[in-house]
Amino acid sequence: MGFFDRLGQRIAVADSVVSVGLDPDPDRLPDCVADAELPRWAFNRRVIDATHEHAACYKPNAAFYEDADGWRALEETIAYAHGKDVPVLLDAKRGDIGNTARQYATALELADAITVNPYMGGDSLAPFLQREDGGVFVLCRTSNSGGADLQDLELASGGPLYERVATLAEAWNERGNVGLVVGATNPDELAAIREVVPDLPFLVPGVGAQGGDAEAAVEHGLADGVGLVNSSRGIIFAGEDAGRGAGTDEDAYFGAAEQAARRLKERLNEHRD
Ligand SMILES: O=C(O)c1cc(=O)[nH]c(=O)n1[C@@H]1O[C@H](COP(=O)(O)O)[C@@H](O)[C@H]1O
Repeated sequence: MGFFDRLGQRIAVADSVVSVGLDPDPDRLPDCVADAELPRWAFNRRVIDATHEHAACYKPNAAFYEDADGWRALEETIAYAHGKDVPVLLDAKRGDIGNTARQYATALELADAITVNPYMGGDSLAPFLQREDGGVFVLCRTSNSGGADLQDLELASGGPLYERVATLAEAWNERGNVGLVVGATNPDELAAIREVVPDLPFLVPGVGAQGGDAEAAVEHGLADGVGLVNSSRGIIFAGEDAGRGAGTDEDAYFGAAEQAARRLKERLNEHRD
């Protein structure tokens, strides 16, 4: 079964389009995981225990795992999420010449889907696109302010570059495994891109800590009910208000993550059909 069919099933079971971002910044981990052999894995395990009921997907960002222990923490995290029947989208933003991309694409043996950067063109993405079972989310209009520097450039052929990326992504979708990344901080662009590609599911990051538009994320992010709205820090670090010093109340800390995930799910569900 293809990734988007599996994701659709998970969305139905969890009644949720929430992607929980697993970005375990070492400087923000609570004391209760500090002595674990792999603190990031210990943290993620508790986050998954607290939030899986509300999660359509987990999205670990590779940047938080790129060191000696990081890959082990990531593997444990992915296996644990799978044990809860939740798919995993590895946010790695890959894209390189074919020979290198073939190696990057092996990540799809571990995770269910990946984010890729289209800057190097179609052949750099081919090794990902060929993996029928794996989802491939192509960066289209990112949530950061600098995203406009290149992505908004008007092409001589007409329309902004991000629309061209959307059109290309549709052409790359021969196996039904392509989605787009469009930030919730750009609601107008979200609407415009949805017009260009009515059938591609979006990953919409930028709600929560970046203050994006949750309603627009749902209204334009879903294709036939399938798509993801991601929050990372707004969920996993919601417990910081509970204090994370020596006396951290672990239940309160991870209970806050559960509440944040549930609240986001409920808020998004108000706008789902
Ligand atoms: O590809 C992404 O997921 C992504 C694209 C984008 O345009 N903006 C964006 O914030 N992201 C990622 O989504 C997550 C957002 O995290 P929070 O701002 O903490 O919710 C981070 O892992 C970002 O790297």
